[in-house]
Amino acid sequence: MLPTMMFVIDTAGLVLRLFLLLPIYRIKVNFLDFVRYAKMMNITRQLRPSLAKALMPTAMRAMSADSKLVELTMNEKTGIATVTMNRPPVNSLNLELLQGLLKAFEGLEDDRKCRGMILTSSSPTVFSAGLDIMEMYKPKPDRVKEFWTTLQDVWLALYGSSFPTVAAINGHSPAGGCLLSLCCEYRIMCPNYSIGLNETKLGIVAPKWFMSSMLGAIPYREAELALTSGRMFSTDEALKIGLIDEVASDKADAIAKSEKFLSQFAKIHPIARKLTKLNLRHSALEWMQENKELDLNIFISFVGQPIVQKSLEKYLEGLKAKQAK
Ligand SMILES: CCCCC/C=C\CCC/C=C/CC(=O)SCCNC(=O)CCNC(=O)[C@H](O)C(C)(C)COP(=O)(O)OP(=O)(O)OC[C@H]1O[C@@H](n2cnc3c(N)ncnc32)[C@H](O)[C@@H]1OP(=O)(O)O
Repeated sequence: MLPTMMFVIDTAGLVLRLFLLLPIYRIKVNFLDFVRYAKMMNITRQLRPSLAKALMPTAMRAMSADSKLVELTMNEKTGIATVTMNRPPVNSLNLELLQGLLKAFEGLEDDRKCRGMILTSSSPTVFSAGLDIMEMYKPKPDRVKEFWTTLQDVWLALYGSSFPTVAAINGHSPAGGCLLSLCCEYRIMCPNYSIGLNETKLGIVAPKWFMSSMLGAIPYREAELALTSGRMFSTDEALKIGLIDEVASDKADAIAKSEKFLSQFAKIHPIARKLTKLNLRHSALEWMQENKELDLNIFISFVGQPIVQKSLEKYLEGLKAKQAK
């Protein structure tokens, strides 16, 4: 009798607290939200055994991301998903890889069991080489539009994800690769690699939202110096300025450290955590939502400039020449 009464009182309290929060943040709450909340408040033990069992995850699950370019696994026990970029040799972000990432992030957003996400790479030496330069060099009009729009959507989905995110940076991470990691809330990097927004070195300009992502991690002065010079940082230098948060000895250690970081959120109210993150990121997210079209038009006209095409051509030649040596 007493446990039943306690359960009823707890439940009423929960519902009341949820409804007090709702008008402020205009959150839609349904039964599943309630179950998540209840689970977090550790009352699942008081629910019907069958429901409690259904809420208890069991094993590691490979989820369908419908793309070999992106592997998605879910640890059913912890609710931590791992998204692995798998586009050899360097995970350069072409349209298809971006589409795979978008699908994975959106799928996790809809997955009530997702408690956090680790973003990493299947390459032994490269996290991501950034945007695939071939998407911007002599671009086809329709494809380049879709390419940029998908990149914007990936940024919105990752930077604005409601679940906590960590980048396990197990290799070099220039430009767009660095951007992906900056969208995550925490960065753990393996030694002796490089990371940074090096766009000016290619004769191109990092868009405003690339810059605001960097400003979320390092102080303005450091960002100004890094962005204008297109500086790439070693793992140790990146740690010193706060571009990364931790160094891991290898990929397995980076994953273990990522899981440890994410596990702290088991004790934090998920709605409070999510709203705090989204409030902090609100102005950058809102800017993008309201300026997608403008940003696309700037990009299209920018990459269409002969001088930009020339810079990209030279940069590609440099990469090929390096390969030939
Ligand atoms: C006023 C407002 C203006 C607004 C403007 C709007 C938009 C413009 C800005 C657009 C933003 C762009 C951001 C980007 O991400 S640009 C891409 C920048 N990326 C890089 O600079 C990285 C280049 N790559 C490397 O440095 C190295 O490849 C590496 C990642 C360190 C790995 O080195 P390694 O393992 O030695 O591999 P290789 O160098 O031999 O490369 C293997 C293979 O891959 C090709 N490749 C490498 N990177 C890219 C890439 N980003 N895109 C396409 N292809 C790439 C390389 O050419 C080799 O190919 P081959 O095997 O065919 O020779």
